[in-house]
Amino acid sequence: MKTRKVAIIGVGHVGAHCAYSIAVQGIADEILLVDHNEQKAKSECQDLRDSIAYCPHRVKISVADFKDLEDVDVIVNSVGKIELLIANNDRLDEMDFTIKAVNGYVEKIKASGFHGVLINISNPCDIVTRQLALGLGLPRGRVFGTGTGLDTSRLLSALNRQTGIDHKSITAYMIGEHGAQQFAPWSCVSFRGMPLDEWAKTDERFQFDREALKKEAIGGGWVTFAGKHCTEYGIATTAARMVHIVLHDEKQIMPASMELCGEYGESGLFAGVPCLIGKDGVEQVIELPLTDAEKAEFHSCCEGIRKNMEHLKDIH
Ligand SMILES: NC(=O)c1ccc[n+]([C@@H]2O[C@H](COP(=O)([O-])OP(=O)(O)OC[C@H]3O[C@@H](n4cnc5c(N)ncnc54)[C@H](O)[C@@H]3O)[C@@H](O)[C@H]2O)c1
Repeated sequence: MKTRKVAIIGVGHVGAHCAYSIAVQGIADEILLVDHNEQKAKSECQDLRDSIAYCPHRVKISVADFKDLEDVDVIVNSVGKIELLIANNDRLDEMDFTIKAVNGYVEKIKASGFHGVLINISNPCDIVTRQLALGLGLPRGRVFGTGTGLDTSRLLSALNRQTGIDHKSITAYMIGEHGAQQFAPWSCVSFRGMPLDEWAKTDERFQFDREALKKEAIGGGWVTFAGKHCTEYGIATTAARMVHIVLHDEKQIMPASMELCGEYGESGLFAGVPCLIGKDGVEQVIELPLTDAEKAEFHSCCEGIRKNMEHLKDIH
């Protein structure tokens, strides 16, 4: 029988929680932990192993190296140095570190013979995902990022608290950059087929301040960060869901950071958009029927990502 194998690169706050989330939900049979801080990897491995006896599913956890990645189905990339964000609360402050880190091991992943799906979390998410995709040279869609997946979860949570409707009965997305340059296309928000605009005509629960909810989705990460100097549960659950979708070939539509090749009139960058995800990673970018104003807003988000990408040429 085939074993479902997942590797986490970078087992800090985020990577360790991803491993835990994947383990307790029984998403994988084997989890490999890769980190240049050997003791950190060993310690997380021990702690995770200590939970298995009381988990509902069996899972094998081990410390591994880049050379062990050949038959891994999904890699989650979560390296970083989170304290770099404390001074300015700006994900770009981690860019020099994460791009250099990825440049330092992307060839090692390639050399291992890895041919699965890689999901990137490391920030700035859209730019690091592109760097990994370019470096690995796998077929399009095999490398994607969590992108606005987490921000969308925050929007769903805010919409749930505002309307009382369960998260899973709401269709809504944050799109654009996993950063300040993202927005919610309200014209595409619906509650199981009932558009938000229709509902808002008669029900005051749906007549809310849309700008305020958007800001909540964008700023929620910094609320979490303020008290613990990291974020863990939301991102770990987002990534674990994506791993589950890939391993079960679910063909679920979820926001992710994906390469745009003409979709939305954009190309040459990765951005958060709804994607159809299955065993081959992102199998299709879903083009939402945006209004003209929303299209313009999306282009301006992409311009922002492009501007941030200019710094890549200064990183050696
Ligand atoms: N995309 C999202 O929605 C989202 C959400 C939360 C955090 N993040 C990002 O995830 C990343 C990880 O966050 P964190 O809080 O776990 O950071 P952290 O500093 O706690 O952990 C980073 C880990 O990466 C390891 N590492 C660093 N360089 C490495 C290398 N070259 N090879 C192997 N391991 C290496 C470190 O030893 C450490 O264990 C950051 O970039 C953070 O900004 C993204």
